[in-house]
Amino acid sequence: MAGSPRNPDSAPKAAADAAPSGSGSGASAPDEGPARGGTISRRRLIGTAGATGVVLGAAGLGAGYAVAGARDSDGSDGAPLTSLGADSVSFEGARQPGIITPAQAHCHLVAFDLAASADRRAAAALLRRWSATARRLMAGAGTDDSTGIALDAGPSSLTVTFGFGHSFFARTGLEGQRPGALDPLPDFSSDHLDPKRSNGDLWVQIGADDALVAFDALRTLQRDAGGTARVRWQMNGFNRSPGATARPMTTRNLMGQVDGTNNPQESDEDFRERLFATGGGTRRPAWMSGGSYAVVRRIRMLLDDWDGLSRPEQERVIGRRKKDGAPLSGGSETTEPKLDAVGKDGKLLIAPDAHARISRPDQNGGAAMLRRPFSFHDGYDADGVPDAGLLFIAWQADPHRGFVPVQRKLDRGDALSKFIRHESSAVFAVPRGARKGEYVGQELLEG
Ligand SMILES: C=CC1=C(C)c2cc3[nH]c(cc4nc(cc5[nH]c(cc1n2)c(C)c5CCC(=O)O)C(CCC(=O)O)=C4C)c(C)c3C=C
Ligand SMILES: [Fe+2]
Repeated sequence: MAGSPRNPDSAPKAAADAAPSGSGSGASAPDEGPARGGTISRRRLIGTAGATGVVLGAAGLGAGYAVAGARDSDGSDGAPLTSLGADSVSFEGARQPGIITPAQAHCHLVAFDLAASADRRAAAALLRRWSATARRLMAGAGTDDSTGIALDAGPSSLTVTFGFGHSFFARTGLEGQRPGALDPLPDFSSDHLDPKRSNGDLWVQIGADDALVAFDALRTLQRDAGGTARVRWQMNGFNRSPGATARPMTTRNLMGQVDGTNNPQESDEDFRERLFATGGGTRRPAWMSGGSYAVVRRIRMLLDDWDGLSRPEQERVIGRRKKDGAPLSGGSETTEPKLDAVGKDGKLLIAPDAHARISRPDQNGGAAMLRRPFSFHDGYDADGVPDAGLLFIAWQADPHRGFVPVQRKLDRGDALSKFIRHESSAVFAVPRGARKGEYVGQELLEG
């Protein structure tokens, strides 16, 4: 395989930056990583589409990607890989992959419940198996054994992320190690939650730029679960494919909005403090030090109602322009919104209930989170209404200081709330990344 793996989530910055993978990534910006959503996608696509443009122009490859060279896990000649296929992310590192790694084109989110007979020892064995599988597949070494589903595809930036839900701790006799940050979220008036699609003992987030690679990981990890754990719920999501746009910008959601502009950036002074937990006391057990908490909400978009609005009405709901994500107070996508600016009619240009106004950290006592969502579309209801929306995944050091205050505020008066419905909810403790020879959660399960 060409190049060495990268994990901007996990390695010390300099080391991670110094290790792009695949020939395509070799062209990517050295500081690719946890930047604001827009910057993530732009940088990511510099590493794929950007390089592709050059290759396409030079070689006219129909597939649109440079051929990175042959790879095969047994050392024999394998099928040549494009830069997109050859890109890989390291499983090991300070952070688990899939938190600040650029969001891929495909995802599977799957929650498992432990079998009644499974104890702490069985859970530890499962995490050991899962970590070994994730390590192997993320390195691209699993394609010609196991399922064969992803044969020839390469790692395609596969990431696998593991988390523990509130119920895991009682089931394994580890209540004393349960972080306070996993305390159940409060009820919100706009909740329409389906308990069967909420919560879960264990969570696996799989992301890849190839759908077969993502499914291969899902199927292999589910087989690994054996009799120890059963799937509780599963959701599939997607984002724009890298390389699909000539001038890549922040991804769009299914309402057509540019979504992810004002995410925390790694260069922010308080980035680590906002995203990653520290150990200390019962609310913050040491095993979660360096980890993060994922709030996962399946949010249905009421697209027929949304489509009934005019473009200016839609823009008023968010407070940003649909075309380019610029704030309604002017400028471009990355211009700081002028919250006090008024129009000729004396009204605020960014409405008092605009989503992008009231979700801001400065409107919520500093509460912030890194949003790394995927879109979903699960067909149509019997009445022809699309079952589509956002798999909202927000990362923070403590959901009760990140997601909760913001959602409370949105619940009270967000112009967007008429057009969305929260249908499922879960929170997972996602420990730090595994070190060499370690499995994820080892400190919890063997500590
Ligand atoms: C509780 C947290 C949030 C939920 C739930 C949520 C749902 C949601 N958001 C959009 C679309 C956009 N959100 C945008 C900004 C934004 N949203 C949140 C939080 C939640 N969103 C935050 C913290 C922010 C950033 C605020 C800031 O600091 O400026 C935007 C604007 C562009 C951007 O910054 O990303 C859009 C568009 C949808 C469609 C949705 C539910 C389906
Ligand atoms: Fe939002």
